[in-house]
Amino acid sequence: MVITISDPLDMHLHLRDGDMLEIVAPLSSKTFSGALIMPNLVPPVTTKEAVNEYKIRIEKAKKEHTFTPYMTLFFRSDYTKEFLEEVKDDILAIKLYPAGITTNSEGGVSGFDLEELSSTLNAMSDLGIPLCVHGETGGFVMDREAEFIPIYEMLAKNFPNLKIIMEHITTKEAVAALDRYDNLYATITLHHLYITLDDVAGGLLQPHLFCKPIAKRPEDRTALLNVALGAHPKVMFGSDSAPHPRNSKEAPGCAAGVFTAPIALQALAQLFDKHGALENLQSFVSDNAKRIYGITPPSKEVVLEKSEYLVPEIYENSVVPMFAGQSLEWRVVRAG
Ligand SMILES: NC(=O)N[C@@H](CC(=O)O)C(=O)O
Ligand SMILES: [Zn+2]
Ligand SMILES: [Zn+2]
Repeated sequence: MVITISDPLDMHLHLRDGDMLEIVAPLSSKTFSGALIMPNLVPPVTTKEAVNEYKIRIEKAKKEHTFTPYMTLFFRSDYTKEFLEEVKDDILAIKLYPAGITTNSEGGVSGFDLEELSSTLNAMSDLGIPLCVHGETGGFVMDREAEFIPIYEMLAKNFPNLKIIMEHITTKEAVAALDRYDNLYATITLHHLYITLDDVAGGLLQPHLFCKPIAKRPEDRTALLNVALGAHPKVMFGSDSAPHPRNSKEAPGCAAGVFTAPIALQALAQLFDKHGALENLQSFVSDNAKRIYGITPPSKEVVLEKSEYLVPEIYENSVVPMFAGQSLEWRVVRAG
């Protein structure tokens, strides 16, 4: 059995910088047509110059493959409308992080005070710049996303013309919120469609499956599967592929992030096939994102075949992927 996916898009991707960028950029650019690049570098990407210089480094690192890096800025509540007008054409979205909630988010926002956020959010709304959000409170780790839903609702109500993307959703509560507000959208990762907390911590601890938000309960995963496999028009694939060097993962104080970029399409094909939903993969991994963001990525056809693919144990002796050393049922036979 063979399927062809046109213009696969990854709408939430960490490419990092320096040596790690050199390792991971070609792994995404080989099979994806484009990706939304997260701005949580050290220091975060907060200026027009930083966006454009980072974009040039990505263009170099992606090698010969056709691939569009859609850039983002790290949200700051003091961005002025003049600044946003200047930077608007260089970015596709702005990413908001609550301060300290995840990797490299220390410079994020420390409260959701409407007064404080409204001038930047109104300017984004006027200029048509979407807002991507890592939606977690500082509460108990399993409850952080569900507790954040009222903040999503407050934002959706107060800024009805602002497109708000709930990034890497993990709960049934977030899935339910999608249909209550026209301007709420979501990305879903590969790993949250596959795993629950049991896979992370139910047996021997699996550091390579540890990420923020933490994987939740079976009923949460079922809710995510329903909208992803069902091609819900407001959900997009966003891998949240978040590489960390092996020694930062296999360590006390394990860094949060699952590295999935090189195996994402193969594992998605396996999942959609298993659930008899292969015909909906195109919407989830490309068409919905094109429509929601209004983008036309470079054309790329990726042919996948149902035959065994052995996932590498490690890339460049540095970064360990999800399913390392295991077999997947689908492989990429051609991309270009
Ligand atoms: N998802 C993660 O666990 N980590 C991401 C940050 C993020 O997307 O929250 C990272 O940059 O490592
Ligand atoms: Zn995040
Ligand atoms: Zn992320």
